[in-house]
Amino acid sequence: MMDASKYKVGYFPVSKEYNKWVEKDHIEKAPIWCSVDMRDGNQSLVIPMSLEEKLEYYKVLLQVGFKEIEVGFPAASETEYEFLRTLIDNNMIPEDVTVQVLTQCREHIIRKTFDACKGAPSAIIHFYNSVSVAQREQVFKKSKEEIKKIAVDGAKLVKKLAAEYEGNFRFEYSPESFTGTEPEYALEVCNAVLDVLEPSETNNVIINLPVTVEMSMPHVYASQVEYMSENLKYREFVTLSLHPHNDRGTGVADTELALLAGADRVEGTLFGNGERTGNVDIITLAMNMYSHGVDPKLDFSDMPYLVDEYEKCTRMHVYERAPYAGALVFAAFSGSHQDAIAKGMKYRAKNKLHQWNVPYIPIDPKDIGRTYDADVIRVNSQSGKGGIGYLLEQTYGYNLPPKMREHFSYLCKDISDHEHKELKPDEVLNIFEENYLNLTNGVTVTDFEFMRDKDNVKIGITFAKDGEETEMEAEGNGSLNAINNALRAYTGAEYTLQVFTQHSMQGQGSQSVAASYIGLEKEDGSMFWGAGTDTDVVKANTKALLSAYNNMIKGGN
Ligand SMILES: CC(=O)SCCNC(=O)CCNC(=O)[C@H](O)C(C)(C)COP(=O)(O)OP(=O)(O)OC[C@H]1O[C@@H](n2cnc3c(N)ncnc32)[C@H](O)[C@@H]1OP(=O)(O)O
Ligand SMILES: CC(C)C(=O)C(=O)O
Repeated sequence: MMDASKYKVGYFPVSKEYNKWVEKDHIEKAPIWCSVDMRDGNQSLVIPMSLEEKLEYYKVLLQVGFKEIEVGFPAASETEYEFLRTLIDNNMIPEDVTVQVLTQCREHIIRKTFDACKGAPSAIIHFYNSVSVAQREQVFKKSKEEIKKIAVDGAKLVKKLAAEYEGNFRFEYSPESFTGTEPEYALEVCNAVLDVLEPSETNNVIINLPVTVEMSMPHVYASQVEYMSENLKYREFVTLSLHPHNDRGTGVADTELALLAGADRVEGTLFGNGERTGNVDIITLAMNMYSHGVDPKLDFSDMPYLVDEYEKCTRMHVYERAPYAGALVFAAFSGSHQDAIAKGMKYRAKNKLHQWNVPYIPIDPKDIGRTYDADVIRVNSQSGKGGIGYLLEQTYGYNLPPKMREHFSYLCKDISDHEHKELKPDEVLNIFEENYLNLTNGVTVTDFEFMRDKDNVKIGITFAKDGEETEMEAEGNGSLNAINNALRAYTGAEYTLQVFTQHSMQGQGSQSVAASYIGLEKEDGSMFWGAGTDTDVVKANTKALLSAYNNMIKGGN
């Protein structure tokens, strides 16, 4: 049995005056991004990345456009240490990029970190200690003063070593487990650290407020961040950074609200990899801004490539429904969604719209390297005529009349339902071809000739069935009418030619091909459909008519 009494609120809301962020309704500019894929992401992997994998992943992060990258925890392992040395010794840190490393506030670990970073053209030394109630009581078993001293001593040592070691260093401090800490105490520790580091115009210090474990709803964190932003000393020389995790599934919301609350910088990972439920997903954050017209200053124009690289290097899998990046996030299987999307896409093309507002598709899939054909309209038993018809038209050029679309869509849905599978576009085409197009499984025409007589058309036509040919003559007010009259006379069938449409299909070789669609209605109201294609319009009509008739005599598709 679950027992909720085992749990209580373990976080510390700030006074209600710190809620000015509520008045803002969108993020106006991209924050400073810092990727922590290669540290927080890496430390949470079943098998942390090898040196080669880290090098490959580092290049991907540079391609995306990160200017700050936490590349590792050099004191953790030989691989982590060597990775730093490889970057520095081989001049692999571009001029506009700063690498960042993490260290505990323990002397030998800080020293090892500086050894790894020696000679770095630009590096952030990120030191942390946990300040939360739970960790003070259970892990460190120390008083508030003693915990503050760990941070202050850490700050003194990194400052000293930065002056002694060759290299260009900045500092970042994280009151780890900030979300389980009394905000007044977190502020006291951060200000004590800042007093040691003495931020200035030339010495900008990063204070990072981690949601080490997500404990509250996002608005509580936002107000805590606003409180810190307003009360931190040296604020103009401090970059206020966020580092949300996702335990309650609201890491993105935490970050967005905290940015409204005054934060300047975000640490996160691609696809939200990281401890437990992950770090905040930078792709979602950046693309959310993008979808509001804000340039995120990161390049996600080739998302499929990023997914491949990520899966290869981390051995993780991008969830099919991961925002923006998942395989299914632009896919619509369900009829009403497909119908609206198909109409929206047509409306967009017809009105030559620049602004994107297609129903159900929050951004243009093409912006991030996805396609409309393969990604958007997908066919299964939940699909409808709007979507299936659109797919057939967009992919293969067949624009069926509305009632025929409906008939065709039920055919596709039934097959998908009974075979219990998705139908790929080529399977949808096959169903169309096998059931409607140029059918010869019954009556065929082997020859015909027209003669014009004032308003009437006369036809001499040869029908064939089961190898037996029959010549007929008939007339009508047009060529199709004449052929139809000949067919009725030949077969004796009772029906009405109820629907006839036709269009040209471009792009099939050098000649334009005509596509015709015919619906025959029997007395009982049942409809039978056929389609015909030919470079000769009359032949296309004839094939459509015979296809519909052949469907009628076999009792339907
Ligand atoms: C929230 C985060 O993600 S923080 C980053 C976490 N990442 C990692 O830990 C990955 C890399 N870490 C490692 O490889 C190892 O932990 C190492 C090499 C850094 C240290 O390993 P070890 O020396 O074996 O120590 P371990 O990690 O178990 O630390 C435990 C000790 O460090 C203390 N400690 C832990 N964190 C800190 C800190 N930030 N500052 C000061 N002391 C700390 C603990 O209180 C404990 O002290 P004790 O020995 O008095 O009991
Ligand atoms: C070291 C800090 C920033 C951290 O990773 C966390 O608290 O999650």
